[in-house]
Amino acid sequence: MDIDQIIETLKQKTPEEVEFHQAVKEVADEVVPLVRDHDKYVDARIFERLLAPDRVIQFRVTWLDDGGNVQINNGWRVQYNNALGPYKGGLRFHPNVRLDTFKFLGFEQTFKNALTRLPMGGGKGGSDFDPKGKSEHEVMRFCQAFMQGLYTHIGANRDVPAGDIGVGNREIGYLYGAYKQLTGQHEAVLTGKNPGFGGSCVRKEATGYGCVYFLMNMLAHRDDEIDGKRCAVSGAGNVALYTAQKLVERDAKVITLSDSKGYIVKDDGFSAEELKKIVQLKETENGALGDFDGDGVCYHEGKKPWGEDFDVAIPAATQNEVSGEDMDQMLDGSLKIICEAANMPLEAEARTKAREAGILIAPAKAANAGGVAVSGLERSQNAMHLSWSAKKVDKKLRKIMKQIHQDCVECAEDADKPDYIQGANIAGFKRVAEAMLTYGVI
Ligand SMILES: NC(=O)C1=CN([C@@H]2O[C@H](COP(=O)(O)OP(=O)(O)OC[C@H]3O[C@@H](n4cnc5c(N)ncnc54)[C@H](OP(=O)(O)O)[C@@H]3O)[C@@H](O)[C@H]2O)C=CC1
Ligand SMILES: O=C(O)CCC(=O)C(=O)O
Repeated sequence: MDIDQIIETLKQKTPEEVEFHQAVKEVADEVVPLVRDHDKYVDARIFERLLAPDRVIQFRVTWLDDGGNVQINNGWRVQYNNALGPYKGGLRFHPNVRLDTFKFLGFEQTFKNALTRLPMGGGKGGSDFDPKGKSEHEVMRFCQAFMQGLYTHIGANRDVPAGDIGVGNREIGYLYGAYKQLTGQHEAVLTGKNPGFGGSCVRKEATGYGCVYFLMNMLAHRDDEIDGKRCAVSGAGNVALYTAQKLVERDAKVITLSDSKGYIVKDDGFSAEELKKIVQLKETENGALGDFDGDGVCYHEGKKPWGEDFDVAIPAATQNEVSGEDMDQMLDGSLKIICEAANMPLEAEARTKAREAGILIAPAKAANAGGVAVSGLERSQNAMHLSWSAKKVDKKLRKIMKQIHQDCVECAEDADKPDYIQGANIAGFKRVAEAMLTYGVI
């Protein structure tokens, strides 16, 4: 089984799916050597089977804008693999998405969900709809039309979507309302719901908090701590903001945040009070970081934060946001750790450079698994018709992130100085592969 051959075949079959090829290569590099050593995986062609999703659903979304004009978007749901449980993963609304985007995200999600040890398969979906600049009514009508196309394919024990870029609490509310209207059922068909009607406490904060818990576990493994570390965070959405909030709570210094228009920097770190204002600006006022005014805060329009000086880089915006050139800049500074809060945030060249330079990397499928883990806990609460306190959910989240860290350590070659990319991929793959073997050839 030859990795180059696998990638070459994929490229020939789907030349345009460059992000999917990138995600497959990253996993193949770690997992194929293990597969070669196990006849049971080779004979059952487990890795090859994982190179295609179980199912791709594509649908047209037709809706009326405020001017009464007919608007048309594409909708997708990639049901990637359900060996471990119902398909589970977010929905993304962003103008740049393509089927490729959801294939790479669904593939990654399958191994990430396996790492949580909760019964969840992997899936991802969304639309090329751009929520920016749309009125509240337009977003609502779009979500209703999107659910019209999706509802027959999902269900509490079949496929349970959640949020991702461009899909937050507001969109989940409209999507859930539409599902309920179409089916007459209140069921755990979406997570990230409002805690008032079945959502879990701490789901909104979970991805960011989970990243910081994973980072703290990595540091503790090296007798180090988060206190005083200078952290550059990119993004200013759900993941970035709650990562920043938890970092400040743990006495780290958050020196940057960014959005699609530029970045802000404060050399001695944002205070908890300033972060609260930024959360208000981004979450409720729909503002841009350029509008934030704070003592000692500088704004750099159209730029990324990676040229600043920091110990820890936490890319939390989107895929491939860190290029090879960005990595050169980071390596010229004091960079020691990268914690991938976004999915696949490093270009392949950037990741290679960081690994060669000996930078400690927390891969996304481990570091950002806290969000989907609390989604799993939301499913449990819904199944029991119960609602747990924020304290209880947070405690469970910390325990899950610690377990994921431990599993990565145990699956890496060197447990003292673990390569977390290797550990996470092997731990996730083994769990999915073992389940697939027990089902036979299907
Ligand atoms: N939400 C979740 O629970 C989880 C999310 N993730 C991943 O985390 C990442 C962020 O998701 P989330 O925080 O939910 O999304 P949000 O939509 O809440 O925030 C995304 C942020 O990134 C910025 N951004 C988006 N695209 C670009 C781009 N091309 N260039 C520069 N900045 C960009 C946005 O800028 P602007 O504010 O200007 O729009 C925004 O600040 C994604 O990779 C997602 O897949 C992973 C696990 C769980
Ligand atoms: O909570 C979920 O189901 C999905 C989270 C997600 O999309 C992700 O982990 O990338």
